[in-house]
Amino acid sequence: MKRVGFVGWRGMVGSVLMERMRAENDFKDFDFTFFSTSQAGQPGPDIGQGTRPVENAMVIERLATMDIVISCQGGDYTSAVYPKLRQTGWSGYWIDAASTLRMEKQSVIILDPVNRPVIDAALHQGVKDFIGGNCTVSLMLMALGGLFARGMVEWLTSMTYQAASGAGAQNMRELVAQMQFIGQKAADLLADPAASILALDRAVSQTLCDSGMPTQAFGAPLAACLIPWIDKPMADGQTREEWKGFAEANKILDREKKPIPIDGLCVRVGAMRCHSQAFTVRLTRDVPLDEIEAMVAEHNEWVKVVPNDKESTLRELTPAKVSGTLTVPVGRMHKLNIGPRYLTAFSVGDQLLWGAAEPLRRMLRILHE
Ligand SMILES: NC(=O)C1=CN([C@@H]2O[C@H](COP(=O)(O)OP(=O)(O)OC[C@H]3O[C@@H](n4cnc5c(N)ncnc54)[C@H](OP(=O)(O)O)[C@@H]3O)[C@@H](O)[C@H]2O)C=CC1
Ligand SMILES: N[C@@H](CC(=O)OP(=O)(O)O)C(=O)O
Repeated sequence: MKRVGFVGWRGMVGSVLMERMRAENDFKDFDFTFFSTSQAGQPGPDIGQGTRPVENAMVIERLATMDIVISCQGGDYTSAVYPKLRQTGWSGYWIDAASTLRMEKQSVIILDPVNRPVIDAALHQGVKDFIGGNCTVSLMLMALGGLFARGMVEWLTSMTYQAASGAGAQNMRELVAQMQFIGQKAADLLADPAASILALDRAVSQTLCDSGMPTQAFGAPLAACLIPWIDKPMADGQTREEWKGFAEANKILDREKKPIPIDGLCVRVGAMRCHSQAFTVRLTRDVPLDEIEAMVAEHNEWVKVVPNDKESTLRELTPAKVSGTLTVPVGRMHKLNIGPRYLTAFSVGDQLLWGAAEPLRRMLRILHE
């Protein structure tokens, strides 16, 4: 049995990964050791093999005894530990959710329903670093993988509506705290059916600027509002989240030598854990909409084409419906009146599942095959 060291299992992404591995019975096929930077010596989680004490995630010599290390601990941990581990001569597999190693030459970004041949070729060549992609990029490729696979995308823009979870657990808490604060401030006016709507609107607007509004994590109100900026600034006016669209998608698709132009704006909205995206695709040729829908639908078992009508959209194409599931619905598909080669579509996906945990657990399964 391969020995797997699991770091970051207590965090948000790690907990979702643990849930998925329990659900898929993954633990029985590997010999797991749980590591932590803060809980060494505490009893580890029960995965049906009896609990063992948690080990110290900073002890390189112990990590070096593993065949595989899987980390959801974050980029700082990867930067601190990965080079030291490799310097010992360790030649195990490193599977990571953090972005640190994604664009390195020796690593592959994993999203096997989209790039299984790339993963297989890399394994064959002896590649050892397999890194989960950015959540927005992975969800875009799960949604429109069929169009990329058929060479239908000349260029693409993605305008995103990203959930609080992408910014971390504290941010999810802050979003709910902001909602609560607004609800409390507006409670009296809301309870009075005779209160004027403008008074209610004024109360909410004032609350958004109130010094008591919790904004420590986001730096601005998100509830009843939005934030059109995610991550650090890059050159040419992009944010880093927007930069990843082109860089990571083309690496996943093995198109770095002949990249497909991909760009857009990334916006944080008040959803909890589902990222949504509105796409504009310049098609390489004019193909009827029903054929395009078929290409999208047949690409993988999780993508689901939603008919472009109000009832289906409200029922199937919302974070409320998708949250906690692996389904990636794609709807609102139609040709734009700009021209017959311009397609628009809207998609929703759980950013903690396909966007973070799921590609990692699937990579572990691939190593077990
Ligand atoms: N959030 C996201 O959407 C995505 C995140 N990622 C990557 O995954 C990394 C981890 O993200 P995320 O899971 O959100 O990070 P978290 O902050 O939830 O968890 C990271 C670590 O914090 C420590 N920790 C400290 N206090 C607690 C506590 N009370 N409960 C649980 N853990 C605690 C744990 O380490 P210890 O046991 O050592 O104390 C844990 O492994 C990110 O840095 C990023 O690189 C990738 C894709 C998406
Ligand atoms: N940046 C993403 C979440 C994330 O962690 O991305 P990455 O894995 O590329 O750092 C978001 O805010 O929604």
